[in-house]
Amino acid sequence: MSVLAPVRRDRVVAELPQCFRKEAALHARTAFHPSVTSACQEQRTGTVGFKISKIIVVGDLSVGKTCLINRFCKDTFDKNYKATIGVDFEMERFEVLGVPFSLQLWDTAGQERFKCIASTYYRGAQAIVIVFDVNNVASLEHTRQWLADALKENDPANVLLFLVGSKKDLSPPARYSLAEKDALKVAQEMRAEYWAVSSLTGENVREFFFRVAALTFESSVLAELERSSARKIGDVVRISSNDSDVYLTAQGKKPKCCR
Ligand SMILES: Nc1nc2c(ncn2[C@@H]2O[C@H](COP(=O)(O)OP(=O)(O)OP(=O)(O)O)[C@@H](O)[C@H]2O)c(=O)[nH]1
Repeated sequence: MSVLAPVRRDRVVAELPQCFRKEAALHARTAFHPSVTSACQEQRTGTVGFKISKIIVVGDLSVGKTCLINRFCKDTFDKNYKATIGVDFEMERFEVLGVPFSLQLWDTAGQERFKCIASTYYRGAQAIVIVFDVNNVASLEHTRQWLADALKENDPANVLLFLVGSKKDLSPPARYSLAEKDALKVAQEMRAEYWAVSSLTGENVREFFFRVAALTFESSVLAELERSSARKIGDVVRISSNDSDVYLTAQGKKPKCCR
């Protein structure tokens, strides 16, 4: 029997990390869903602690997908461009509200000639991260196509979307503000949560991945609670929730588990 090393203390999530922009957030709550908090306290999270959630990272070539993952997982930054051939992945272990939770971060190739191989790994994602370069308008326009391709392999009702603007360090504030306006529109249209990051300086990188981990964990626990209630009474039981705020998925609905 193999024993996993303890989760690093800097991967412990005790509170819900906040969104980057309220206008384009997956939900407006400032704390974890009350059903999730109590399920964790009472150790009713079922198999969530043993699962590995798949996160795919897609977007145009050279927008900075590999650098984003490397900054978070290895705290490194390479200024030389080396194209990803096909796919690559990194594992990250977290502890959320006392429950172990693992993310598998899939770095995919943006180059057209490798896209075909990469797309065979899109299936089964719990979250899709679509990256564009805030200094490159075309890369933002192309995010719609990246999303469409990734959704062909996934169930839009059960996947969380994040739109990430990269290379913020290269964009002077006035220019960045203009780029952000366009990006927020695209994020709202896609029903994605928007973030802007720099892998060179590390700005927002940790905050972003903590938010991804927290929201995927939350949706996994809610799904598990719904499944276990359904098992108990032989029918689908809705999780009672007093909050009317939105929790969007790619289909623009609350995930089945939160309705
Ligand atoms: N200044 C700056 N440069 C960055 C940043 N992120 C990435 N880069 C540079 O952009 C180039 C491409 O980065 P990658 O991470 O390899 O891009 P990619 O999206 O993985 O590219 P593909 O593998 O071809 O899809 C590299 O030269 C990086 O050093 C950033 O935040 N700031």
